[in-house]
Amino acid sequence: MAVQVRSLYKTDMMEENRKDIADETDVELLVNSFYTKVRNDHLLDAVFGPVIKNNWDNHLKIMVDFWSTLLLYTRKYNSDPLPKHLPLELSKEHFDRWIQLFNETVDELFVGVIAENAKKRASSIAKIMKAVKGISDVEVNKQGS
Ligand code: HEM
Repeated sequence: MAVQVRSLYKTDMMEENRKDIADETDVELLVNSFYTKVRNDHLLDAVFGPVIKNNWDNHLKIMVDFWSTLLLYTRKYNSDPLPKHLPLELSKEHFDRWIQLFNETVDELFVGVIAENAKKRASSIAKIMKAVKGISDVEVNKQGS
């Protein structure tokens, strides 16, 4: 038993090479990795593709400014994302997938207080967007009962 506990501990220590989000280079890595997943996801790409077209570089730059403002207080983003999302046809499934991919990206790359904050901020903004767009947070029981 003692041997098993020690070997688990050793494996954890050896595998942990993530650090917290600390500067804009980290934010760039997070944003670029997240939107690579988004662009490879059929559900989300169907929404982003027609709007962003071939302006991904510009969108990624805006998103780095947005997240560095939220997480590192750089004050580079001084707009409001909400109006941009009002004309988009978004469902609970879109938001669920967005959050799933975002959390997955954060967890793959980073660990720490700021990384946790990134996930919390994303969820709370998504919640506000859903409320404003009248998208229910309640799981629908598709099986019926
Ligand atoms: C269903 C999930 C989402 C989808 C499909 C989506 C899609 C989009 C699209 C297509 C744009 C470009 C709009 C345009 O340029 O006209 C955009 C912009 C943006 N999104 Fe989202 N979004 C989602 C959720 C979120 C969430 C949860 C956040 C924040 C945590 C967020 C933050 C932003 C920001 C900051 C911009 C840039 C706004 C600007 O140009 O100032 N989005 N989003």
